[in-house]
Amino acid sequence: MFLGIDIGTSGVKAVVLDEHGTVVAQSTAALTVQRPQPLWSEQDPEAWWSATTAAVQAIPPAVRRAVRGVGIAGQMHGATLLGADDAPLRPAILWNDGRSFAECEALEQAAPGLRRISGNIAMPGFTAPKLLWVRDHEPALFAATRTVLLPKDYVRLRMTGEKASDMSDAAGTLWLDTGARAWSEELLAATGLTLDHMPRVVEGTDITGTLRDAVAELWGVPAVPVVGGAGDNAAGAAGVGVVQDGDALLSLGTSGVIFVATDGFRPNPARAVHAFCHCLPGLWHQMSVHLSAAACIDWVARLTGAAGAADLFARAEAAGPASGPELFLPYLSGERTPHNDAEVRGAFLRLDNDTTPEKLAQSVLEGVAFALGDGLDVLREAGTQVERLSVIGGGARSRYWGETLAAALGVELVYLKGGEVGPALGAARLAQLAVDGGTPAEVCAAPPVSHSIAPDPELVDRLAPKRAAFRDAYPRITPRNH
Ligand SMILES: Nc1ncnc2c1ncn2[C@@H]1O[C@H](COP(=O)(O)OP(=O)(O)O)[C@@H](O)[C@H]1O
Ligand SMILES: O=C(CO)[C@@H](O)[C@H](O)COP(=O)(O)O
Repeated sequence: MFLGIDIGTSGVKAVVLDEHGTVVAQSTAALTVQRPQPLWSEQDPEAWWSATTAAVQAIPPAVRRAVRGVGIAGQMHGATLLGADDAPLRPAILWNDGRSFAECEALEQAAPGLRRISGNIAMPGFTAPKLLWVRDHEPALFAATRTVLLPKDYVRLRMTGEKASDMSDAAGTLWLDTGARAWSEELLAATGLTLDHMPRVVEGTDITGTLRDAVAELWGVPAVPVVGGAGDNAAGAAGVGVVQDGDALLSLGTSGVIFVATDGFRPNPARAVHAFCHCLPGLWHQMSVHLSAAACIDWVARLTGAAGAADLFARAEAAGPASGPELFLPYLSGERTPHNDAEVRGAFLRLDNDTTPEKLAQSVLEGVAFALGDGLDVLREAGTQVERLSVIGGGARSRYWGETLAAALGVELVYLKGGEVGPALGAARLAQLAVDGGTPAEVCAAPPVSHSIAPDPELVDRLAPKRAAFRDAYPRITPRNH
């Protein structure tokens, strides 16, 4: 058996696969996000560790005892600053934190080679600008920082005592020479850091250490190898077979992501397209990232008194697709692709006397779909063709949302078995590759299809005017919406 752990933003997911790739057990332990100031988004690294332990301990003991390797995946970019004793110096600053917008400009000036070397523009979600913010606003903490880790790599440190990261996650720091798959001393220096602050960087299938005896005992898992793993999106790609040039996925987690695998490093930093390494050697990827996807579902569920995501989807379905004029701009945490605007905020537009909570819920599903459509458009403008998307993340549990998404995006959506926990599935597969061998094409093949959704032409036509109004809204509201 192989254990995959995904340190998601809303919770830690654990999945166990048998040697045939079948999911035999899975569990989740919830996490919360702290927002102590406007634009801030933080989590306590200790909470990642407690939730990881809780998720693993929720797997049946006999399954845990049969584990032969562990893979880890996680939310990307989070700055986890450790002091000389390897303890966190402050809460981790997350991928959807917008405080370091000013530092992005400073970083681009300090590192003229940033776009060429990293393949990306500086955005506040990435790790490097966060460190500039800490240097400028919390200088004593910056001076005390000995190591900077990403979320899953902090959990790895607790699991194995080793400091390591993998290429896909490391690329999201802006300190990686993404084409060369190695840290860039030039980019580190622009943030006042050196190679000594960095974990070693490995491929996702490389073994980085062994589960510590104390952790093995706590978890009821043998002291087995732990592999490099991946950032959650690349891990999800390995989980659903997005491992060949042109294969693409749609992730419906807290964030929304369209991810396209590429067989070379193809940076296209214009309009906030991300270009990172894949977690498998010799592969890269492009992606559009939308800061609030399923996050909007949970938010509007709370706002309208729905019992949770499933209840919210049922309410939206009661209204039906394109049922009213209501328009939702899903920028609750700002937006990355295509606007690169940390300060924009969400909006409901075109409310009238017939607006109901159900129609508001429906407009939220549509608004997230339209934002993802903007991302698909800029990927296409960058020369990337996408005909079908494999769906991963918690939002894959809603077939109803899939119908709106397929129509808004104009592509077929394919739902694969285990896709809703895709990153954890991929992490387990990376462990299997490291321990048992085999090729990525075999071990990371697409799981069986559960169903697929083609765009419904009638719904495409009904959504088209709303999509046009959505596109029109961002430039019109932006000056007053910061
Ligand atoms: N039955 C459901 N139908 C659709 N979406 C759901 C359902 N249950 C949970 N979700 C959504 O899944 C999201 C969590 O997805 P997940 O991929 O685990 O996110 P993350 O990796 O960011 O923690 C929740 O925010 C919730 O909105
Ligand atoms: O910032 C990004 C990718 O660049 C996000 O996709 C995070 O990696 C968080 O993922 P989820 O918690 O939404 O899965």
